[in-house]
Amino acid sequence: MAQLTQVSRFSTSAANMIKKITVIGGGLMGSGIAQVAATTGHKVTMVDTSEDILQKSVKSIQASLARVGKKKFANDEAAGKKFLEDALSHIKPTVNIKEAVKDTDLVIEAIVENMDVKHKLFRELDQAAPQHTIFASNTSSLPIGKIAEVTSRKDRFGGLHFFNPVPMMKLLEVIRIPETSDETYKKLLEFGKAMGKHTVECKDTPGFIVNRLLVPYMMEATRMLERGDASAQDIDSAMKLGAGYPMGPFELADYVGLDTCMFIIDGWHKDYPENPLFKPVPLLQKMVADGKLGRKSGEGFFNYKKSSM
Ligand SMILES: CCCCCCCC(=O)CC(=O)SCCNC(=O)CCNC(=O)[C@H](O)C(C)(C)COP(=O)(O)OP(=O)(O)OC[C@H]1O[C@@H](n2cnc3c(N)ncnc32)[C@H](O)[C@@H]1OP(=O)(O)O
Ligand SMILES: NC(=O)C1=CN([C@@H]2O[C@H](COP(=O)(O)OP(=O)(O)OC[C@H]3O[C@@H](n4cnc5c(N)ncnc54)[C@H](O)[C@@H]3O)[C@@H](O)[C@H]2O)C=CC1
Repeated sequence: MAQLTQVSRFSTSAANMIKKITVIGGGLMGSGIAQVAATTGHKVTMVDTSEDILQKSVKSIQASLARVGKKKFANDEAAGKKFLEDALSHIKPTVNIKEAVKDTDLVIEAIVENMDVKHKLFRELDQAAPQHTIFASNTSSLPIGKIAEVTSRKDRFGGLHFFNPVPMMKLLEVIRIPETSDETYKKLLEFGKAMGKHTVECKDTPGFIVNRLLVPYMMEATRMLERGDASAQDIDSAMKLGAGYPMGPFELADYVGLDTCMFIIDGWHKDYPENPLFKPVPLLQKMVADGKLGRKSGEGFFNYKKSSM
């Protein structure tokens, strides 16, 4: 613990700071990370698997920038427009991974929560990226040390765990594995601050800080619904009005994506079968199997299809 705090007291010289970043995955999280990096003066390349997906990512960044700009420049429409255009001009979308990492300082991976898929990607990145490039994963639940195993740069590897929606959530968990060098960790912490986030330091433990507490709570809420103790609506109202949460557990699960929630809990159960907090939840598995993934599919615990709103 002493080591974690000691590192954060040093600062990196301007010449050594992270300026160019590559975000892999332009989904919910990747597009948010790219957006915030661009508005905080970084040069960003955003990679996804198809031009169509990238177009959607850019659209969602535009919409979010417009919301931020409207608030930030409430009485100055021209300044709001300039803010949006400047930020967008700092983001280069591409499907070409090799090109995207050729001179980047930091790669942030934000693709699907699956170890095999992440391993395949990091093997490719390790070959393509220059020596100095630091790798980070935004995983919600997978061990950073295990993701890093397929690379030859564990000393330049760490976790940067952002929260959804990235433009609004102030926290960034910065995770180190035993092999992460002090230099790398220091750069990651400073990058987090340059992104305007409040950083907290954490070891590579399941769920880090937030998800280790949040996931069991959300799964317990789902078990409560499964038992028929209360409705989703009432459980959400109760936690908002009685515990001060901005969203109830089901509104939040729909927001995060039920597939992501299921990957997390099922993955932890596989790794820690004896822990009752990590027991899979049949209702969640059924909903995912039925294609009910939350907001992104139009239906989850609640319905988001236009006709029913
Ligand atoms: C079982 C597994 C589970 C764990 C899964 C793991 C996932 C992870 O690894 C970690 C996570 O991210 S966990 C999720 C963490 N996020 C939360 O808990 C969000 C909770 N919700 C909120 O904070 C607010 O509802 C929120 C800020 C979202 C929205 O606020 P409101 O509810 O008040 O709604 P609005 O009135 O629409 O928005 C308020 C202001 O925020 C602006 N805004 C919202 N979304 C935005 C976005 N995406 N981009 C830009 N601006 C945005 C919005 O403009 C509004 O501003 P004002 O108009 O000035 O009020
Ligand atoms: N959804 C959430 O609230 C949070 C998710 N996370 C983590 O962030 C990561 C991404 O999650 P989301 O953004 O929610 O997922 P998402 O499903 O919205 O986006 C993932 C994106 O990655 C792309 N992708 C998949 N394989 C790829 C590859 N090989 N190369 C390039 N792009 C690829 C997909 O096309 C998709 O656009 C996951 O590890 C998740 O656990 C972390 C914090 C919060």
